[in-house]
This record gives sequence, structure tokens and C-alpha cells, in this order.
Amino acid sequence: MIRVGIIGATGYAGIELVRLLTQHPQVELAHLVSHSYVGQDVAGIYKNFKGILAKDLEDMDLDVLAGECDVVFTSLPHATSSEVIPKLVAAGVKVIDLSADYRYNSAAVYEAWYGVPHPDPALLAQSVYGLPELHRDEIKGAQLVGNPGCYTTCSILGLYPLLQAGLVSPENIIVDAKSGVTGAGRNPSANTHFCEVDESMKAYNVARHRHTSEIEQELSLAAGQEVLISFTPHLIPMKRGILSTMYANLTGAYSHADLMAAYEKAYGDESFIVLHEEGSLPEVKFVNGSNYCHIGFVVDQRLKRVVVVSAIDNLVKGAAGQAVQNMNLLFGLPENTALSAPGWYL
Ligand SMILES: NC(=O)C1=CN([C@@H]2O[C@H](COP(=O)(O)OP(=O)(O)OC[C@H]3O[C@@H](n4cnc5c(N)ncnc54)[C@H](OP(=O)(O)O)[C@@H]3O)[C@@H](O)[C@H]2O)C=CC1
Ligand SMILES: CC(=O)N[C@@H](CCC(=O)OP(=O)(O)O)C(=O)O
Repeated sequence: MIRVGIIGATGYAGIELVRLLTQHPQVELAHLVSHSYVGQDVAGIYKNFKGILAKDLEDMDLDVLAGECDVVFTSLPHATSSEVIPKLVAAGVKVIDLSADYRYNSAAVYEAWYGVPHPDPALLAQSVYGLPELHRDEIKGAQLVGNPGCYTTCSILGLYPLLQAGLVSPENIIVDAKSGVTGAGRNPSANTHFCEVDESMKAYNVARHRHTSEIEQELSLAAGQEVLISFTPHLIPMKRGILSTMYANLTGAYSHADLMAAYEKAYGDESFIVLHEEGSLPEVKFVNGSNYCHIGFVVDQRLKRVVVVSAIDNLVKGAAGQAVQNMNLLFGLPENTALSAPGWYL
């Protein structure tokens, strides 16, 4: 059995990890770490676990935790993860971090977008970006995986094959994305209060959201040249789900079938990518509760442009599910172990 520890287990992404891992046949939930709920049973905080999981939350010494686990998931805020991870890595345990602290290839880019110097550039250089569809082989041999962000997973997966095949121009790409409110975490704020969000919809952090840099990092690798994008996130009144609508200029007179061939080449064997046939587009209700990313697109021949639509559940493929997918890779298990259930739909 794989002995798992989760730091930040009572946050929205952390508790989704707990939910998914209770169904994993190879996992023993060894330690659930929390600062705010020490000594309390997880089923007393999240009552959906009543009768299913009885496990007290602990505040643990990191060396003891590392010694009693084979892998530790850190599901903490940015800049908090990097306070604990160097110690865990030094103790020899595998770490999958859900924050942004180990996602970047460049400490300077992290500093520019997060406003703080990276605390450990040497460790950042050793970490692997945990998007299995793009970096599977590197992930298998990693000790530290930087699990991608939610908007970024949805957007990169939607555009990557077209840039890799040179079917769209790397210039003037627009990513317009909408997220449910769990993307902002469990701590309530004025912006995420029910009365602020319900029956409304708003763009935020326009032209300055930090996920811009993460999407650009991976799309630049795909295109083999620098890609800069316009990225506009929106908050909408639902709990889960992300829908990205992306606009890119075609480099030639390509048909739907031409572009579909590039997607099939890139994703033909992928367990979690679902390509929609011509005339069908993704919706968040198709993916919520699941680890799948649905992708569909329309070729606008009039404007020589493609409009790509992709959808994920921010808490699953956008966070905890993808982290479990990475764990499966790290331990040589079938990648879809405990993750193959379809979305909830309703
Ligand atoms: N929500 C989402 O859709 C996604 C989240 N992520 C990332 O995953 C990580 C966790 O996110 P999420 O679960 O949404 O966040 P939450 O705010 O819901 O949970 C974070 C948890 O971290 C613990 N914590 C420890 N130290 C601190 C601290 N100094 N300040 C606040 N919390 C602290 C808290 O638990 P306790 O007090 O018990 O220790 C808390 O429950 C973040 O880095 C986030 O950016 C990534 C992709 C998607
Ligand atoms: C709706 C909402 O607020 N979403 C978050 C993104 C959540 C996410 O993916 O997380 P990382 O912070 O780990 O990159 C935001 O815009 O900041």
C-alpha cells in the first residue's frame, strides 16, 4: 500500500484529495495534517465522510510525517507550500504540491507574477510540471511535482496540439475562461460571498492574472517560440467547473478534420481527454466530479480562426484528481486508478 499524507487536508482541494483517495485500492490514508482542526475527526468537519472515514486531523513534525509516508500532498496557499516542501524533500519523501510554488521553469517568472522572490530556486529547478499529458515521462522519475493550476490545465490542454502542429499562429491568442467559486478556496471573502456572486458574473484580474504566465510557459514549449496570450478569467455563480473559450488565428485554410487530426495525434491514447465531434461542444456538467477534460472546437472559415472550448472540474482535473493521476505515475500504477468515473452531469 502507498502511505499517503495530506497537508492542508481540510481545504477544498485537500478534502477532494481525501474523497478521491478513499476509493483508491492501493492507498492507505496515513496522516491528514491541519493546523486549525487538530484532534478533530475529518467526518465531523465534512459530514459526507460520516460512516465512511474516521480519521483525526494532526499537526505533525515534518520529519516524522516524511518518515511515515511514501508520498505527501501539500495543498496549501502559495508561498506557504514552499515553507514546508524543502524539508520534506530533504527527508526523501515524494511530494506533490498543489500550489504554484513549484510550477515554473524560471524563478524570475515566478517572482514577476507572484510578487515575491522564489525561496528555493535550486529546488524549483528539480521539480517537474505535473501535467501528465505533456510531461508524463519526467513525472515518473520526479521527487517533487508541481501540480498545475485549474485555469491553466483547462486552457493548455485545449490549445497545445494546435500550437505544436503549427496550425494556429502563436500571436494574438485569446483565452476567456469562467470558473466556479470553489476555485477561490474555502476561506470566505467579500468577493466570494454568496450575495456578491449569485445571479452575477464578472471578469477579474484582467491582463494580470498569474495563470497567464503558467499558460504561456507551456504553450511556448509547444510552439517552440514565445507565446503571449490575453487571458481573462471570470467568476460565475456555480460551485465547480471551468470552461475556457479560446480564439486563435489559423495559419492556413484548415478544415475541422485537419485540426481534429492534430488533436487525435496528440491525445489518441490519453485516458482523460475527450474530444467532441464536429457540432458538439463541452459543458461543465459533462466533467464535474470527474478527472476528464472535454475539448471541442469550431472552425470559423469567415475569419480564418478557430474557437476552442474546453471544460474541466477545477477541483478534480484542475487540482486533486490531477494530483492523484501524478501519484499513480510516480508509483507505476495505471494512470486512471481511482479516477475513471464519469462526471456527475446533474
Ligand atoms: N480550489 C481550487 O480549485 C484549486 C486550488 N489550487 C491550489 O491548491 C492549494 C489549496 O487550495 P484550496 O484547497 O482551494 O484552498 P483552501 O483555502 O480551501 O485550503 C487551504 C488549506 O491550507 C491550510 N493552511 C495552512 N497554512 C495556511 C495559511 N497560512 N493560510 C491559509 N491556509 C493555510 C488550511 O488548513 P488548516 O488551517 O487546517 O491547516 C486550509 O484548509 C492552493 O495553493 C490553491 O491555489 C490549485 C488548483 C485549483
Ligand atoms: C475562482 C478563483 O478565484 N480561482 C483562482 C485560481 C485557482 C487555482 O487554480 O489555483 P492556483 O491558485 O493554485 O493557481 C484564482 O483566480 O486565483
